[in-house]
Amino acid sequence: NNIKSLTHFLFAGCLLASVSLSAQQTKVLQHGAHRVGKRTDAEMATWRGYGLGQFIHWGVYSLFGGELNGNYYNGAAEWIRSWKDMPHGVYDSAYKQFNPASFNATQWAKMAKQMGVRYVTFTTKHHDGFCLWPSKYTDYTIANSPYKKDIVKQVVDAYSKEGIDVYLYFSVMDWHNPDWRYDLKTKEDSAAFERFKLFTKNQLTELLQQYPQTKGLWFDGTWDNSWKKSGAFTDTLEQYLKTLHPGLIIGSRFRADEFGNRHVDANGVLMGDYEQGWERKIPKTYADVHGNDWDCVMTIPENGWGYQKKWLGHWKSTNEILEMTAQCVSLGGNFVLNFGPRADGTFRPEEVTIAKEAGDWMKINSAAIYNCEYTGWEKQDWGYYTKKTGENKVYMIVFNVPVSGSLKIKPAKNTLVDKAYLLTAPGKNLSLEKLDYGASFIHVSSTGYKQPFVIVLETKEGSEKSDEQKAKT
Ligand SMILES: C[C@@H]1O/C(=N\OC(=O)Nc2ccccc2)[C@@H](O)[C@H](O)[C@@H]1O
Repeated sequence: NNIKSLTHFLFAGCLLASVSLSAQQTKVLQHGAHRVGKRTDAEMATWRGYGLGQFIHWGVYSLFGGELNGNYYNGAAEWIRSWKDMPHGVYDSAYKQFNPASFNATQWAKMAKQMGVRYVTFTTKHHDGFCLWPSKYTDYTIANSPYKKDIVKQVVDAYSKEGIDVYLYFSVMDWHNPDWRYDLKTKEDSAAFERFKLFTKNQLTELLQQYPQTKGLWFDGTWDNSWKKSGAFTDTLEQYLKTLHPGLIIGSRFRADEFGNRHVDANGVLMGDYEQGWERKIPKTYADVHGNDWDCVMTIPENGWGYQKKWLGHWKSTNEILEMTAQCVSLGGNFVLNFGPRADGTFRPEEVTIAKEAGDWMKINSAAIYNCEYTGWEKQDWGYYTKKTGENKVYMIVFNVPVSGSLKIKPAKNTLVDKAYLLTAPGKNLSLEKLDYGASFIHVSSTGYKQPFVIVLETKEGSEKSDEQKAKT
């Protein structure tokens, strides 16, 4: 009997150990992700299909354009208040000069419409704390500038009127608010940060109540310890905002779990409706996106989001922007291009040109961008595949035609290509030369291309018959 009970005891112990071990992998979290995998509602399906978006960074920092007394700040222009050469008093009184005489939200929205963007993310308040809407919770707002009028409202109304969905950028970190803290080290820090958290909740409430057309909030400035130590608060606040505004879309830069993890919780599950870490970088492979929704936000120059008088280094051509857009959509994400208007409300000529040229291309080729997704087909050197959601159409967005003029395609398993044609010449089928292993060549001219072009592949279920199978039939 003793041996029998010892055996039972040992067996029970091993069982318990194995259960607790597996529990290590999936910690029970109070404030981690509340959903595994993508959202499946209509609002998120619309977001997933945008393809191309616009970011706009505009505020007091635009007055400086990265320059002070003839010296240029070597960081991002919207961070110029943090420059050692910038006296905080100089920056914090500059709003008294903010009076964008040429600002015309309708012109902005029409330029965006012509460019073919489907959503815009607009800075309501950046790290400097200046509010482009007349917030009731601080005096540091547009209402107390010479301009006085509500800029957020004009942008929301004008873009919504053009059929472009509006998302509001909001920086949690607020250098102007005396209760902001980078970390919570003392009781005084915690008392101040409690006031700051209420201030943040109040400002977000007024943004959603005053601009109900808003589809989502794009959070930033949430990387400091003070916020990382407020995981429970961020969870409660996110749930509150989504109750206040059902369907609201919030990315992974907002929350922290109870261990201070951001973007993904202690179990590696994304906290937020999409991954917001792709800033000025694009995933290399589909594996890098871990099955999440995501967007990439990108500057035209190498860095810098607010207006910069001098663009240092390389800035992207329209074809580079189009390639990044195709690359993002081909991996299941959206591409969001940033514009940094001058303090007077006008755009740099380079930005106007890119909007125009990209728009001209989108006018002809947007079928390969809007409502498209990852195909799972083996990537080829000539460019990127996208697939129309819910249809048997695959698009080849061709950037690099080889000297042979032979574009190789290798459809996913169990998929056959019925016919291929240029998006701009649907009536003229291109010849498909069958190769082995289910691959084919599409032969096109090897010269004369000035911009990317799109080939449509109409597909159907089925698999290539092997030669012997063909011989049998
Ligand atoms: C869109 C940009 O967002 C920012 N910062 O982004 C990040 O911190 N990005 C980041 C940080 C760590 C990992 C991945 C992305 C801001 O500071 C900047 O002024 C601009 O508004």
